[in-house]
Order: sequence, then C-alpha cells, then structure tokens
Amino acid sequence: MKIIDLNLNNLDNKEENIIVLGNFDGFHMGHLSLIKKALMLEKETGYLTSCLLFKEHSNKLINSDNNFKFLMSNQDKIQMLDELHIKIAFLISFDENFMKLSKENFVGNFLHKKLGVKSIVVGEDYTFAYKSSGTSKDLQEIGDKCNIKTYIAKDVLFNGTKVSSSLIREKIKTGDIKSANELLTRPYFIKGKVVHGKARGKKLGFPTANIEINENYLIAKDGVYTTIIEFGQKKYLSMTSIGFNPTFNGNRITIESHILDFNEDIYNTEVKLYFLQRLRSNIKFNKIQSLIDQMKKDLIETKKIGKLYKF
Ligand SMILES: Cc1cc2nc3c(=O)[nH]c(=O)nc-3n(C[C@H](O)[C@H](O)[C@H](O)COP(=O)(O)O)c2cc1C
Ligand SMILES: Nc1ncnc2c1ncn2[C@@H]1O[C@H](COP(=O)(O)OP(=O)(O)O)[C@@H](O)[C@H]1O
Repeated sequence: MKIIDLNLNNLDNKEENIIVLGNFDGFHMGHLSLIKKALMLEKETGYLTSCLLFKEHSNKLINSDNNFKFLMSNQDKIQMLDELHIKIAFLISFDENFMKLSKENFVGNFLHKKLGVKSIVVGEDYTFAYKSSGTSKDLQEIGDKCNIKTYIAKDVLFNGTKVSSSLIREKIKTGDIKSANELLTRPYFIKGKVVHGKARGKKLGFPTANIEINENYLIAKDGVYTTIIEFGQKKYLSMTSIGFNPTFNGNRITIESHILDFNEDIYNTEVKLYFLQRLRSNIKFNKIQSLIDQMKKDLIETKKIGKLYKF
C-alpha cells in the first residue's frame, strides 16, 4: 500500500482512485462492507482503491472531549487497510484549513482536483465539510457535477441494530467482549509496552506482564479475561486482569497478563493483547491464598477457552 502524507507530498503523479470515506475506528463489520464494495469497483474499473485518514483523531478536535476513547490508533488503521489490500492511504492533518472547507471545495477541489477521485464509497450517515454540514446525499449531488460517482452503502445491522463504533465501545466498556468481537469480526485488541509492576506476581506463582496504559484508548471493563498475547511474531494464550488489585488495596488501574507455559523476562517489549472472553469480576479476597486458588481456577477455564481458538 502506498502511504501519501498530503501535508508533505504534492501529488504530481496522482492516480485515479476510488476513495472510501469514514472514521473507521475499529474497522468493524460496517466499515468492512465499504471496503468490500470499493475492492469490487477496483476490479470493474481498474481505478485504485484509496482511503483518507486524519493524522489526528477528528473526534478529539471536534468534540474537544478529552475523555473520548478510541478503539484503535492511526497506525493500526494503516495496517488494517494494508491487510485489506487497499492500495493508497492518504493522510491529512485535521487542521483549521481542512475543518473550514465548504462542501463544494471538499468534493470539487480536494477530492476531484487534488486527489484524482473518480468514485466515492461511504456509509449512509457520513458527514463532511464545515461543522459536518455535508451528508452522503450532498456528496452524491456535488460529485455528479464533477463526474464522481458516489456509492452509499446501506447500514449493516446485527440482530436488528446498526453496527457502529460507539456500539462496540459500549460493549467493551460493559465487558461484553463476545458481542464486541462479533461486531468487529475479530478479537478486540490493545497494544502497549510491558512495564514494571509491584513485583508481587512471581511471589504468587503467577507472574504478570503489566501493560502500559495509553489514555487515548478504551479500556475494557474491570475483570478477568482470557486473552492472547502477541510479541516477537509469536502468540501465547494468557489470562489478563484489568482492575485495581482490590486484594492489595491498589489505587490505580492496571492491565496485567499471565502468559501460560512461559517464563522469560519481557520488560519493555511491545505487545498486542487480544481479548477473547470475560471470565469474572475482580474480587477483594481476605486471604492471598484465596486469590491464588481463584487464579488456578481461571487457568483451567482459560485452557478450555484457548482450545476453541486457532492462533
Ligand atoms: C488471572 C488473574 C486474575 C486476577 N484476579 C484478581 C482478583 O480477583 N482480585 C485481585 O485483587 N487481583 C487479581 N489479580 C491481580 C493480582 O492481584 C496481581 O496480578 C498481582 O497483585 C501481581 O501484581 P504485580 O504485577 O504488580 O506484581 C488477578 C491477576 C490475574 C493474572
Ligand atoms: N508467564 C509469565 N507471564 C507474564 N510475565 C512473565 C511470565 N514469566 C516471566 N515473566 C516476566 O515477569 C514479569 C512479571 O513479574 P511480576 O512478579 O508480576 O512483576 P511485575 O510486578 O513487575 O509485573 C513480566 O513483566 C515478565 O517480564
């Protein structure tokens, strides 16, 4: 995939393309239907598929909601687009200039003249231009005038409900990982570096890799999960606790993962943690032995669940 930073490159050799527009937080079922449509059009027309990504998350700028949490980073989105065989990723800063573009300028100048867009694929609820004044219907109307064909994909429903990034955020926040994973069509994951904890894990017989928390991204509901941890091109079954370590009266949330059949130092390693299933809530035990006994039960459960997944 070609990555074009529009703030750095002037597109001398622009290629005619079919652009997929949206925010794509999570790359869920609905997003995948747009990508599929664009890839079909690519086969029919020979134009290359492309996608526009904002270098800074647009919601953060528009809402100025500092508590807004994302499902994935831009880097994850780029990797996902590449894996899906999209040919060009256009990156642009969501700055004052871009934010203030009129509907006509966005389509006629930016998409048509600057990027060489021949077709657009969007969802029904897409909005664009100054103060989100443009709708997908506007895109179609203005696009027609400059020979851009717009395809508006129907909302994807799951059990009668529209699939959306906010619905998935809600599922993750409430610990319904099973539904979130169904909507994403893959296990929900987070990424982070292994940092030092309180060095209690080894003493309990369950060392845990503590994963550094990035405030920009969503954290699943407090509890114990069966997970898969990936680093150094390998995947391992693991069980992860998200919470305040109530047994030890902890005062900050940690994400810590005990890796099965593993015994190596992985401090400072970048890991990817996939959530498969939530096992239970965190418990404040009166005795440390009770916590250990419970972790042994979690281990048995995790092994059972692990057998159901190929990784
Ligand atoms: C599978 C699993 C289940 C856990 N369950 C609980 C729990 O129910 N209550 C609790 O206080 N801590 C729980 N923990 C967190 C442990 O208290 C924590 O891993 C331990 O204190 C080690 O912390 P450290 O990494 O800072 O050394 C769990 C950890 C794991 C890996
Ligand atoms: N099976 C394992 N699962 C997780 N971490 C392990 C495992 N075996 C060894 N380790 C190493 O031990 C560290 C965790 O030990 P622990 O006593 O819990 O200390 P800390 O509180 O610093 O996390 C991990 O960061 C990792 O480097």
